[in-house]
Amino acid sequence: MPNRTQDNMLSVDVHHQLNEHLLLSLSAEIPMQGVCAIFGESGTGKTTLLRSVAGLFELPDASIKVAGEVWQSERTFRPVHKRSIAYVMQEDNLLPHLTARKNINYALKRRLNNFSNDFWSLDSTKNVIDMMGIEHCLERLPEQLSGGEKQRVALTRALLLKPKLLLLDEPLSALDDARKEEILPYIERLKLLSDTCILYVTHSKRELARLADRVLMVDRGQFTLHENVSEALFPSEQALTKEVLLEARVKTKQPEWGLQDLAIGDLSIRLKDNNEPIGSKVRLCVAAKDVSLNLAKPEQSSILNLLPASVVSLHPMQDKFTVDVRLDIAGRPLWASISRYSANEMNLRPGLELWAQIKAAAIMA
Ligand SMILES: Nc1ncnc2c1ncn2[C@@H]1O[C@H](COP(=O)(O)OP(=O)(O)OP(=O)(O)O)[C@@H](O)[C@H]1O
Repeated sequence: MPNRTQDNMLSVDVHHQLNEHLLLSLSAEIPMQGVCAIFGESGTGKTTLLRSVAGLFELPDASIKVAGEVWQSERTFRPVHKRSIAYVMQEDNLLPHLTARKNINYALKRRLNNFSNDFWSLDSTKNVIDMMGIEHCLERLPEQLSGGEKQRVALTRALLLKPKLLLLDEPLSALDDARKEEILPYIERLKLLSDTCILYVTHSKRELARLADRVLMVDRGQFTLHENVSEALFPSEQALTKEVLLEARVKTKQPEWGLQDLAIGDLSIRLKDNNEPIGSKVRLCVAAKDVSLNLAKPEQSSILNLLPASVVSLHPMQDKFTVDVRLDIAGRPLWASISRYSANEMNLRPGLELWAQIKAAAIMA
């Protein structure tokens, strides 16, 4: 784990009654590496927090320190143009009368000397443009771009500023599901290949599961930092939807089948290839309803994703006909939801060793 000093932390201390309904309260030291998601219901203060960090809104009595620099304190308020940030919103990030290339150049011209010492060279500009896959549309006006392309141009521009903080406020929420799928890998790449710290506001568990290294969960203005994303998302065994997140690493690819093999510790699982690079970390979200159980290992070779498991506990459901089974696979939790009849037939009991089959379609990488 990297050394945590004031030089690589974002410290925020806020305790402010924003309006009659909302007390914003946050006191956290957030490591400035990777993606910190800000996750919670609508109207709970996520955007207000992001705007305050950006200097677009002054939260009274807040203290904000970024990598050792005081951006806000009792006596100081550093204006927005002197903060090393880039901000990407849901939509309308681009100047409508400029082409994508000119939008990027315009922002680069306006970058501040105190943003960063080592701005990227022209070569690196090309690298970022390639990485975000926008070369083909650089001469188009924003109105001639798809929603996904517009956001990729906005992300490119933001990234080229090489800010200390990249603030993304639900950057995918204006896109339909297909466009979201198209753009998520670019954000993953951005996270892998740049050392900028990203604050990422989202409502989506899926985006959170895919992108976040840590999460600020907010409930009616109360923010809590969680370093373990899986536990934050699925906090207790009592959760209504028995889902788990499994951390995995991409091992190998079978391009001829569009599949990839992922390692979960010593175990292996085969899934649809979403173009994550070999070696990268992904999270798999597995719901109890998508796990079935077998006492013996089925011989059919067509069955994918059979993992050795042991039963930890049985939880009869209210409908009386379903049992949720908590399993252990190589030290990790997994849930299976099966009929009480099957549980009875299989004589399921704590400690029993069996095989859990995860249906590939149920896995969100
Ligand atoms: N300056 C302000 N003064 C008083 N109330 C405000 C101010 N700014 C925002 N609010 C209110 O605070 C609440 C939180 O707003 P905010 O935009 O931060 O929520 P959010 O969690 O980002 O919501 P969403 O997910 O819907 O974007 C809203 O009810 C908003 O109307």
